[in-house]
Amino acid sequence: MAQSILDLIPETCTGTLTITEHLNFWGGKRVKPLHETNVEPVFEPATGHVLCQMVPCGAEEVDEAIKSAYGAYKKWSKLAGTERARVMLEAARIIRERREKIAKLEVINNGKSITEALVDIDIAWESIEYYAGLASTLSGQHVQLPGGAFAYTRREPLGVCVGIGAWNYPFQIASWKAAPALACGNAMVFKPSPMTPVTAVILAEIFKEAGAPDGLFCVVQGGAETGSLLCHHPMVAKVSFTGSVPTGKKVMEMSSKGVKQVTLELGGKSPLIIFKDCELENAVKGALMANFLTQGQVCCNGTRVYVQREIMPQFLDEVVKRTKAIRLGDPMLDDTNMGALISKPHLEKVLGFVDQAKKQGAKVLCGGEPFTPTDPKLKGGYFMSPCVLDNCRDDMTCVKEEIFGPVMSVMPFDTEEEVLQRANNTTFGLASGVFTRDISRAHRVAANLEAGTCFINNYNISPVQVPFGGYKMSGFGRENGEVTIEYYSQLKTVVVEMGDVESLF
Ligand SMILES: NC(=O)C1=CN([C@@H]2O[C@H](COP(=O)(O)OP(=O)(O)OC[C@H]3O[C@@H](n4cnc5c(N)ncnc54)[C@H](O)[C@@H]3O)[C@@H](O)[C@H]2O)C=CC1
Ligand SMILES: NCCCC(=O)O
Repeated sequence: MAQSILDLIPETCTGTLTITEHLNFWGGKRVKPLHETNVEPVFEPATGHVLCQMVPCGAEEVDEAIKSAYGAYKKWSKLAGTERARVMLEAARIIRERREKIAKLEVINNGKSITEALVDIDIAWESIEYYAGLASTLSGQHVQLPGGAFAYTRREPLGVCVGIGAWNYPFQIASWKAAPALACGNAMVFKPSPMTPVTAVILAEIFKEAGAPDGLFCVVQGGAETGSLLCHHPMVAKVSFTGSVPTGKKVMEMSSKGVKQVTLELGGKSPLIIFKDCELENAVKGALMANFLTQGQVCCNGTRVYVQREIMPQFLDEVVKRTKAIRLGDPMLDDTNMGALISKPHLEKVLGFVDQAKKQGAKVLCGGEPFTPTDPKLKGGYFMSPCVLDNCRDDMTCVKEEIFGPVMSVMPFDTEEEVLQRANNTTFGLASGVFTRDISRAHRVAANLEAGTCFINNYNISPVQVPFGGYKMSGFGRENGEVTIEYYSQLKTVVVEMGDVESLF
């Protein structure tokens, strides 16, 4: 096998790593692009260095990848759950063994801190291990019918599933989609974001090394056009998409043409409600977790922070103190808390939201500025200081729109009824959070929030055992948890007659 990209990784963000290996994978190997058209440079966010070139796959390549996946599906779906589990557990073991190298590559491509990237890689192998455990539990029902007849159900795979990912959790998103898909006996063709093309191919190599049939997990590179080819392909049974609401709508529309199943994990603008009876230090820590992981580029972030008026001064003092203490810089260093945003245009967009918020009357309590680290290697990186906005109102753009950057908008509230009405007044519904010591209030608020997840007295933890997904325009279907088996399988009913046929004709 060709040298692994993992062997090339430096110890810090040097701005020197250049990847020239092919980033497509099907038929059990990396595949050279057929045409070098519409090539896009991929940047290392911490340095601005060109890391590699993303060469999009065209129709012929997409077709090859899907056919390769179909061939693997024919073999894989015939295996017993325990046999599939064995391969998946081996893949999880290899990821665990190489977690540091994979995490470093993720840092170089995504810009998040190594501490966070390590957690992401751990959640990725945990997901594969978790679904390996479920693979042998898939079963149906036996139903006794009159006259000795009976019926049973079989849980069967869908076929070739497509995964389309966003750039904020490149390896984790690929694993969250692959794990339940493969456990159910499907094959997957995955398209990472064109901005983070490098770690999905590592996952493909690992599945191959673990003993998966060639084609079981394929990677095609590309952007909107390649994604659209995947959604339209007649041999694709399902599309699982993670990304923005506008693209999610297009994916749903394209998939509907072939009546393909769809899972949509879309954006959010989630509320975090902090009552005056909370444990304040935990609420402040929760608010930081809700806003600043991965430089604020997290779909389920609690960016609308509602604080009960009586504790607003103490909350703001403490949240600003802790936000100013966040250490920005080389994301590869253990003591860095925050790295670089994904791209220069995205950084400018996020800074634009801060400017607009100021014009609309918000007060910047800290951050919201471009940041240049002292290390000369990082001068070209896309850093900004994490920002806390006070004096926000529900009608401001920073409170209504998903910023996808390190910007927390804080607003006061008086009563539970009022804050619930304001929290739910959005077209999104991905996540929500509440901090209070009153357990009745906590569960009442959780029940009344219109969101797929509600965190009580914490925020942004992602155990693979619990379902994750949205309400309203944040999407449908789920990732993680047992329920996701239903989104990657279908039920066949078998009806068995034990006597003579009583014909009406
Ligand atoms: N709910 C969730 O689990 C998550 C949601 N997101 C959301 O994703 C957004 C940020 O990610 P982006 O990558 O900028 O989103 P995006 O929607 O621009 O792109 C997502 C993916 O869709 C592909 N794509 C673009 N146009 C397409 C088309 N016409 N057909 C098929 N595929 C197409 C892209 O190449 C990429 O792989 C944010 O809104 C964020 O909230 C991000 C991570 C997780
Ligand atoms: N680990 C959190 C996943 C959320 C997201 O993909 O944005």
